[in-house]
Order: sequence, then C-alpha cells, then structure tokens
Amino acid sequence: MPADPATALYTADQVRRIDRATIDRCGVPGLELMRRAAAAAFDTLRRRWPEARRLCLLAGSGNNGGDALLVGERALHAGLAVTALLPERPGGDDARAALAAYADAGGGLGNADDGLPLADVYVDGLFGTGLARAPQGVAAALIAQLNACGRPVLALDVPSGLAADTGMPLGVAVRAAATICFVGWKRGLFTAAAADCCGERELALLDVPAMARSGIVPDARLLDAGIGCVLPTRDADVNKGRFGHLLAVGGDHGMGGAIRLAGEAALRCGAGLVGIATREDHVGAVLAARPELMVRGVDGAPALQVLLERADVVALGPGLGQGAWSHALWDRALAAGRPCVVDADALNLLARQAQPVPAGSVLTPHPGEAARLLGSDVAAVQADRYAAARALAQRHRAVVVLKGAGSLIADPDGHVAVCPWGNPGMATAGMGDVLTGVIGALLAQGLSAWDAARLGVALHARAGDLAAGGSPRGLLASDLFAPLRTLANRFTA
Ligand SMILES: NC(=O)C1=CN([C@@H]2O[C@H](COP(=O)(O)OP(=O)(O)OC[C@H]3O[C@@H](n4cnc5c(N)ncnc54)[C@H](O)[C@@H]3O)[C@@H](O)[C@H]2O)[C@@H](O)CC1
Ligand SMILES: [K+]
Repeated sequence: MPADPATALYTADQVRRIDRATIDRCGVPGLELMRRAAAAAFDTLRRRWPEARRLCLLAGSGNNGGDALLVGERALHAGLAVTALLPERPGGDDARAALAAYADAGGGLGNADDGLPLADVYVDGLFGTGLARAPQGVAAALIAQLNACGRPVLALDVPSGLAADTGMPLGVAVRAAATICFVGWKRGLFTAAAADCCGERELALLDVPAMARSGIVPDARLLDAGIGCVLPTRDADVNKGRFGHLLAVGGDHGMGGAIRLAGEAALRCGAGLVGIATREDHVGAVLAARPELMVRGVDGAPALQVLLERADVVALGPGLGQGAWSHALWDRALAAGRPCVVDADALNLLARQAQPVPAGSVLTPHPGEAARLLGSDVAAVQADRYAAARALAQRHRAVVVLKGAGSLIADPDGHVAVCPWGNPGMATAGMGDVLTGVIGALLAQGLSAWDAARLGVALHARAGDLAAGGSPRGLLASDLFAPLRTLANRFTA
C-alpha cells in the first residue's frame, strides 16, 4: 500500500531522490517544481498575513533561495513591495532562472551587509535540505536579526539553520512563525528543537506523481489523529479480570509519589487491576490517596515474587532508586519474564548492568537515560534522536520510547513513529511516571508493545495538551488523569 503522504516522514536524501525521480522519470522540470513550491508558499503567505504589503526575501545560493525569489515574483505581480537579500549569488541553473524571473518582475536587491530592511513578513529561503554546516558570516547575522525583529517569518521547506534530518540547529537557526514544507515532510521538523523553529507546519505536496515516490519507504511515520490502534471495546458482560493485572514496582524512600502516579494513570487508562509494590513506609499514604490501588510493602525479592506471579505486566522503575533494595526488585522483576515497561531508575540499573528485558517490553528513556544506556552523552543523543532511538531498540530487542519534544517510538526492526503533540509544561516531575502507567495499562489490556507505546505516547501527549489548555506553566502530572480517561475511551474500537 502506498505511504500516506500526510504521515510519511522522509530524510533529506529521500526527498532529493523523489525530486530527482520527478524531474528525470516523470519529466517535470526542476524549475516547474520550484514554481509550484513558490505558488504554494505565496498562497500560505496571503492566507496567514492578508494585510502584508512589504515582503523581504532572504535567498541563499541554492534552490531554497530560488523558491524565495519566485515567491517574490508572485508577490510583485500581486502588487506587493518586495526586497530580496542575497548573501551569495545563485549557484545552479534553476536558482539563476528564478533570480532572472524576479528581476523581470521588477524585484530589487538590498545589500545583505546592511541588515534587514523593514517588512511586514520575511520569507526565509537561505537554506533548505542542502544545509551542510552551521550558517556563518552574513547568513548567520541575518538569521539572528530575523529572530530578533519581532515580525513574522515564513520559512520555506525547513527553517534555515535547522538540520532537516535531526531537528537540531547547526549553529543559529531561524525561528519562524510558520514553515511550509515541500514534496514530503522532512523528519527533522517534528523532534528536538524543531517545534521552536518551525512554528506552525504546512505540507505542500507539489503534485509530485505517485510514481516518483514509489520504492521510497518513508524513514518514519507521524502519529496522526487516528493513530491506527485502539483499545478493544468492552462487552456489558465483563469483569475486571479481563483487562489485565498490572504491577507497578518502585517508590524507594522519599519517592512514593512516583509509584502512585504510575498506578493511578494505569487505572485511568482502564487496567483491570493495579498493584503497587513499594517501600512499607509508603503503603498508608498511597492507599489513602487512591484506595482502588492494591498497595503492598515489599522488603525484598521474595515478597515481590508473590506479587509478580499474579501480574500480567510490570511497570518497573518509577522512584525505584538504585540501592540494594532497588536492585533486588529490578533483578527479580526482569527475571519474571512478564512484559515490562522499563523506566527511570530501572533504566539506570540497566545501564549499569546489561540484562535482557522480557519479550514484549517497552523502554521509556528520556535523553539522559538514553545517553547512559548508550554510553554516550545527552548532546550526542539529541544530535540524532532517530539514530539513538533505533540503536536502543536494536540493542535491547524492545520497543523504545525516546521522550522529549517530539517523542520517538522505535522498534527493533527500525520502524519509527513520531509524536507531534505535547507541550513544554510536560517537562515537569512525575510526567514520565504517568506515561509508564499509561503504557503499562495498554499492555495489560492486550495491545502489542508497539501499539501500546504509540497509543500510550499519543494519549499522554494529548492529555497534556488538553490539561495545559495553552498555559503550560504550572501543569501537574496529576492534571493528566481526567483527560487521560476521556481520551482512553475515545480511542476504543
Ligand atoms: N528541484 C528540486 O530539487 C526542488 C528543490 N526545492 C527546494 O530546494 C531546496 C534544496 O535546494 P539545494 O539542494 O540547492 O540546497 P539549499 O538551497 O538548501 O542550499 C543551498 C546551498 O548552500 C550551500 N550551503 C550549505 N550549507 C551552507 C552554509 N552553512 N553556509 C553557506 N552555504 C551553505 C550548499 O552547498 C547548497 O548548495 C529544498 O529545501 C527546497 O526548498 C523546491 O524548490 C522543490 C524542488
Ligand atoms: K529555509
């Protein structure tokens, strides 16, 4: 089945191959593609900023610059005032033709060394998929001025300075109000720093023939509204034993809140029974806060073993700690062979002592935990989140959720799904514990690790967006419980 272009995520190299096939195999000239890109971008500009009268184009030496110049040509024909700044002259035939078309339409050139002229909207065509290194000199200065000018920027294809494959800035990067991406989504527009640079995202397919995409398997997939996996419906004639028994293990001294959050999240997402194995000193508080949880104090592995035998799935790690008690529980839980959600200190223990995780498990590292598991550092993980998530999934033969802006879900075969939801308010204590409970509950209700991880990440992020309501500051992990319940029912067959 052909990939749905709306959710297909490509590397820059893959999109270049689609462009080439469109030109070479389908006979669409490159300049025609550039014209289509400019037409789509100008439509976007008019729709978003109908009052704009003065445009400033920033055009680099490549085809991204050509796109910008042809936007200028259209704007001039529509009666707008346009100035273009070209830090370097166009390098290729199509970009040179675009500059000629712009000049023929009466477009003028400003002096890039003089800085930004006043405009209502700026069109960023400095660098697209051809970005090869950090912008420097005049280009870097213009990007800094764009980011400081307080006026809207429409980025063409990719915000200049952002690496299309990774979502990381190479040095300075444009922070656009909107980005219109051409031919196919570049995978870097959805993770790491991308949300801060792209603003609102639009896709223009440019009527590329299906033949040009054939044989190019998207590198990753965007989770979309349908997600493609749901929880089974519930017959009226059911009992709680049908929805799985999750055991959440963690909550060392001083960290009882983490295990309670995981447990309650699992209940809110429909797990039939949720047990908690924790330190004895947390039992009263957790029970008082959530009497529906079955809370047991465990002093070591033998006490945990009794509980593990009754469980279908284990959520291992929230507040677990890394001492002797923690290690004993961790070791026993992994040895029990039940599918596990491995989180927090359970990941840190795994980094210290490699151990196979049971089949059907999901690992949920944030970038710091991922770095410890990979023996690298956070900067290296963030520099290519796709590669880090894939490496972890292959190494541990498990589904991996690499958390952070634009969470990635990877399986050992190299499939990757990307979550476009979530907000900075979710960077707060306890959010990861809630996600662990959510994924655990979905595993307990019979979803595969891949489906539970994808649906769990989506429920969690969207619940976070609903709970934040556009005001991320001060969001609490427990604010997600009510929207989680609503969403878990919505994603039911
Ligand atoms: N025919 C096509 O292939 C199409 C390409 N399109 C546009 O073309 C873009 C890709 O065009 P290009 O491959 O020409 O590349 P870019 O326009 O992204 O890059 C321009 C040039 O800048 C140079 N460069 C890279 N990093 C630099 C840096 N830090 N400082 C100075 N120079 C640097 C590179 O050598 C490259 O040739 C896409 O992002 C898209 O906007 C669209 O017009 C659709 C059709
Ligand atoms: K750009």
